[in-house]
Amino acid sequence: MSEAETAPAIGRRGLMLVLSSPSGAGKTTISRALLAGDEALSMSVSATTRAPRPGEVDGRDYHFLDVAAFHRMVEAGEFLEHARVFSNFYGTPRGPVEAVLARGGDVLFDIDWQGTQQLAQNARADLVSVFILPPSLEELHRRLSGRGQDSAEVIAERMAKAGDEMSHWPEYDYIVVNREVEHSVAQVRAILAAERLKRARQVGLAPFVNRLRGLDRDSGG
Ligand SMILES: Nc1nc2c(ncn2[C@@H]2O[C@H](COP(=O)(O)OP(=O)(O)O)[C@@H](O)[C@H]2O)c(=O)[nH]1
Ligand SMILES: Nc1ncnc2c1ncn2[C@@H]1O[C@H](COP(=O)(O)OP(=O)(O)O)[C@@H](O)[C@H]1O
Repeated sequence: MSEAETAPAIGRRGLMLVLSSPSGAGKTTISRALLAGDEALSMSVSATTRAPRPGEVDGRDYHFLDVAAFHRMVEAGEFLEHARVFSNFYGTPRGPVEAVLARGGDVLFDIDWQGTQQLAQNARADLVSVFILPPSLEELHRRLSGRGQDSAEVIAERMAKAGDEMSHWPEYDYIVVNREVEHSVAQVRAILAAERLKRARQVGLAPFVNRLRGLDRDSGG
């Protein structure tokens, strides 16, 4: 093996990558693609009081809870953030996120603007936020209908809320217009790659550079 392969990795501080968008713009699709090719990235599985959609699996897509169980978790301080969205409650369980960050991994969140604001208040330095816009309202409606998992009434409610949701775009670090999935995924991967290289996140740089400069040879002597 070459030295490049055996050299110890430079220690890195994990980051929190948030994707938000109006419903149907493509967060779930982009998240799945990101996770598939990236072992350092873990999805935060939210808790929700909304009913599972066909094909959704408890513990994988969401932790599906009744309202009483959700409020017990709120009272016990078990959420990193929580909010009411479309007349249901959603929240991010704290434990799994803290465990991934503690070992230097990155966490991906599919949460709304309210949750993003709460994360920004508590951990701005670790947060990287991306807002996904649809190419047009007509296309957003096509995607919500084409997903084939919501009633006409639910789709109408989500279309009605899309404008409000989109008004929060200026609060995000990056904006991606999701025209072609592969292109959007590549753009978010580029964001993640650059954010991982930020000097402040590479906490192992000082000892690494000291070794390069030969400054560690006399240490401990
Ligand atoms: N604040 C917050 N929002 C969440 C959480 N989980 C999901 N959401 C948001 O709730 C909204 C509805 O999600 P969902 O019911 O899965 O519908 P979808 O976005 O159309 O797939 C979306 O804007 C999600 O980003 C969470 O844990 N916290
Ligand atoms: N760039 C795209 N072009 C066409 N269809 C898309 C694109 N991105 C997502 N979709 C489709 O649109 C629907 C909604 O996407 P989804 O990822 O569930 O959105 P969200 O999680 O933001 O609600 C899905 O059927 C998905 O396959």
